[in-house]
Amino acid sequence: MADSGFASLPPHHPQCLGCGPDNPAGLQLSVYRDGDEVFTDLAFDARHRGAPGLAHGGAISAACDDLFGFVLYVVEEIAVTRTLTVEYRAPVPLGQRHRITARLHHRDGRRLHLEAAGVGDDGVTRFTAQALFIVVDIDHFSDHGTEHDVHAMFTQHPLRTREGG
Ligand SMILES: CCCCCCCC/C=C\CCCCCCCC(=O)SCCNC(=O)CCNC(=O)[C@H](O)C(C)(C)COP(=O)(O)OP(=O)(O)OC[C@H]1O[C@@H](n2cnc3c(N)ncnc32)[C@H](O)[C@@H]1OP(=O)(O)O
Repeated sequence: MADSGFASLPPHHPQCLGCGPDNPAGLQLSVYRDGDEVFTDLAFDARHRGAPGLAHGGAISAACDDLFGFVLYVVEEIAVTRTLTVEYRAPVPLGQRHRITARLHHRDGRRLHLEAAGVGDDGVTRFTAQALFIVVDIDHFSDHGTEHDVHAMFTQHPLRTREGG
């Protein structure tokens, strides 16, 4: 559980691989906002095993990618991942809680340059990540997605329903 006093952010959608509470195969991240940063507290478990006892790099990458998708609540734009780089600085033991924090480094037109770090409860930074997200319109999802209700989902989404959004 994260510290109290931080704003809880809603999942991208209920079945999202990273944060959807209704996706049993997902990471089910709970994400909070702290000023211009977002964070999640996550202990990888046996479902995310790579080497014995250690988290799979793909699971770590997925967590970073999805957390970057929560910086969009801060930026108040819709964007998708164009590039994602993860630096695996040290093995991540299963069952050890890490706080992953992400923020916007800078914006350049449609390009959002994002950065993240995963720090264990023991204070060790075990991974960092950088991403380039490109701002898109809602049509991106209706043009490319296969879900018929994507437009309805999106118009009800907090990114879109916030006052003035
Ligand atoms: C289905 C249900 C949905 C429900 C929705 C509910 C609400 C959801 C809310 C919010 C979503 C958040 C969800 C977060 C989840 C985690 C994030 C993901 O997993 S996202 C999925 C993985 N990513 C993709 O699938 C992108 C696939 N790629 C594309 O679609 C295109 O490549 C796209 C849209 C990213 C860009 O394509 P272009 O044609 O619009 O733009 P171009 O011209 O290629 O690039 C734009 C600018 O960026 C520069 N650029 C491109 N690559 C660059 C690079 N590597 N370095 C520097 N600049 C680069 C270019 O030079 C250009 O710059 P210049 O505008 O001309 O100034």
